[in-house]
Amino acid sequence: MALQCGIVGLPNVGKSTLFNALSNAKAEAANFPFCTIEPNVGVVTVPDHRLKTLEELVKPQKVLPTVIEFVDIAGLVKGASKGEGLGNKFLANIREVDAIVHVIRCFEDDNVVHVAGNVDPLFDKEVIDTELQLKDLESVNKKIIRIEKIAKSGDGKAKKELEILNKFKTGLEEGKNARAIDVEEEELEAIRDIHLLTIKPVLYVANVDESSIISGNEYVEQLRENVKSENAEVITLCAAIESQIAEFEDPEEKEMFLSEYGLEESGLNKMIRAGYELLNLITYFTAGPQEVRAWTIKKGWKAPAAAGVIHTDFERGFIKSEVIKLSDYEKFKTESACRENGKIAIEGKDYVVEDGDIMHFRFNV
Ligand SMILES: Nc1ncnc2c1ncn2[C@@H]1O[C@H](COP(=O)(O)OP(=O)(O)OP(=O)(O)O)[C@@H](O)[C@H]1O
Repeated sequence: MALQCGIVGLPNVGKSTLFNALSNAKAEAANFPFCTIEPNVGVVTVPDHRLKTLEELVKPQKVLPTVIEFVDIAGLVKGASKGEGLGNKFLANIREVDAIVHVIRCFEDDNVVHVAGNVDPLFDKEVIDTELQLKDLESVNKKIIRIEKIAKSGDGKAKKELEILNKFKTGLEEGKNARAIDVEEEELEAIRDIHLLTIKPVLYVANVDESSIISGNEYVEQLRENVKSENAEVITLCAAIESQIAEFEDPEEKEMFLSEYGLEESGLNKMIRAGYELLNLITYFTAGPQEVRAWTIKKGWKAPAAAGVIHTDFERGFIKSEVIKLSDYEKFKTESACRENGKIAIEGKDYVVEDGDIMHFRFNV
């Protein structure tokens, strides 16, 4: 399941610096170093302190963290929705990703030219939003033309769909992103087939100068205020510092460097984790003497689907699963002690897997 976060932003805001930092980051658990699949696509491990806990308890031969992919999507200029510059390619790339990481320049540096002449995060955001909204409006209008014909013939379902489409049309025309338009969950069905760009979940990365990493600055505040209606998260980091942090191989040296900036963890780690959450993903673990491994599933998945991530046979022949909560594992230290203390639950096909569950599947094919 290669879910992807696309990194977007205006030219010169720090996208490449961030992407390069990701590709240079010495992975926490060296088994899965970042690898660049294509020049602009990279796989990165998701930092998870629970793996360390399990490793210490289980002492496996290897530890395998879970991964997500980041794509550096360059090429947005004003007019992209009309195909200017690399516009069409840019939009096609965004359509393919599952979530968007929108990097916004919140640092001042006279040596780095700003496309609009001065640092203005809301302007930056608006340029990108507008291009994406225009493209979405095009998609909505196309569908409206199609559905109008059916609605005119008296089709009730089409009439309802038309109403919903018009809600999106109005919202987009008002300069709202589709994700900020107030509709009921079931109404989203009407636009599912047109894959709107501005409905994808988004994470804003405020790229600040090194003195503002902890305290933030007025630009970050403006941004936070502005994205409230979208219910989106804003992460503050300094891409220039992140690229230095990423170079450290020795964890102690890295920690020292971080503490000089008053940081507990790198901004990249925060960004990777936020990206993971943005994709609505959770992790369950398998733990045995050979390996401790993190597996990625979507929130709300039931045990058979979760088992299917390991192998399709597990899903096909699913019988039941044994589930240990991590807190119990930490308390009782071993699987057998958990068993003796009645802390292994036997769950069937309807069990909804929770983040952090330690699972063991029984299957028969
Ligand atoms: N937080 C920061 N503080 C100071 N300088 C920064 C910061 N982040 C990035 N820079 C600098 O800004 C410049 C532009 O960064 P970068 O090339 O990563 O932008 P970009 O968004 O990838 O641009 P493009 O889309 O044009 O490739 C670089 O010189 C980089 O070192």
